Amino acid sequence: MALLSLRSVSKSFGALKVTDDVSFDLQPDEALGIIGPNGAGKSTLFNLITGNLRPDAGQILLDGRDVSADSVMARCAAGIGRSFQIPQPFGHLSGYENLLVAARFGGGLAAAEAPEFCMDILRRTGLAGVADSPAGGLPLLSRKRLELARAMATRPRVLLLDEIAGGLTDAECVELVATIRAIHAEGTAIVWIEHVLHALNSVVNRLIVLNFGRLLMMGDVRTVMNAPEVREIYLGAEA
Ligand SMILES: Nc1ncnc2c1ncn2[C@@H]1O[C@H](COP(=O)(O)OP(=O)(O)OP(=O)(O)O)[C@@H](O)[C@H]1O
Repeated sequence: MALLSLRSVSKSFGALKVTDDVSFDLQPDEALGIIGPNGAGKSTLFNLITGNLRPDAGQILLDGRDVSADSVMARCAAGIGRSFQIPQPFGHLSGYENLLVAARFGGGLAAAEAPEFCMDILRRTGLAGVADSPAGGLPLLSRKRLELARAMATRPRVLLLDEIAGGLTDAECVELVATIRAIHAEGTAIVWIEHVLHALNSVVNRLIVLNFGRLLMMGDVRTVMNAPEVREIYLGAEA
């Protein structure tokens, strides 16, 4: 059974249909990429999956169960974790404390087990050295890593990553990609919205293209990247 399914999901803001009849399945071992031009409705799709927004029509299923009416917290507890496009740590708390909050309140970890669990995630995401530094003062790569770590601390079965590679140097991207690949290899399904295509395509097996809220195309990376309509959208970009 699919881990996550969207069934004919639609969402409008006033007259603007931002998500238009989108359906897809995500298998538990999958890494899926979502691409599309600015304003195509990619982040909105994440907000619908996490419960930050409610669909006007359609269903979101986790393990075949309709979670469309569940709260953000309930969906997080059920295994949907996400990172935000703009890192949103508690700036005055340290990296470690940020993870502790995510692990206790998002991941439901008991007080006794949370510290070791958080230290492990800090090590795996390359943040052990800055664990005690206030999150607000960290450089961009560390803030991106912390965004990933906070999502990991909620113990997701599916991890939604929103443009986590944006703004990083090539070398930083390579480091982040290695971390994301390791997280996927350890059994977490990934859905990754990304404009940095070389980073995205080195992790995902399948791509969805959104355009004006509609699912324009879905398929393996090579097929999608070579499709004329996709090349047209990305003309002048990285295609
Ligand atoms: N809360 C909202 N109220 C009204 N309009 C919104 C709201 N959220 C998003 N939109 C609009 O919906 C459209 C899709 O936005 P969304 O952020 O989902 O696009 P995106 O594909 O993630 O873009 P980007 O690649 O630039 O992040 C945009 O036109 C945006 O202005």
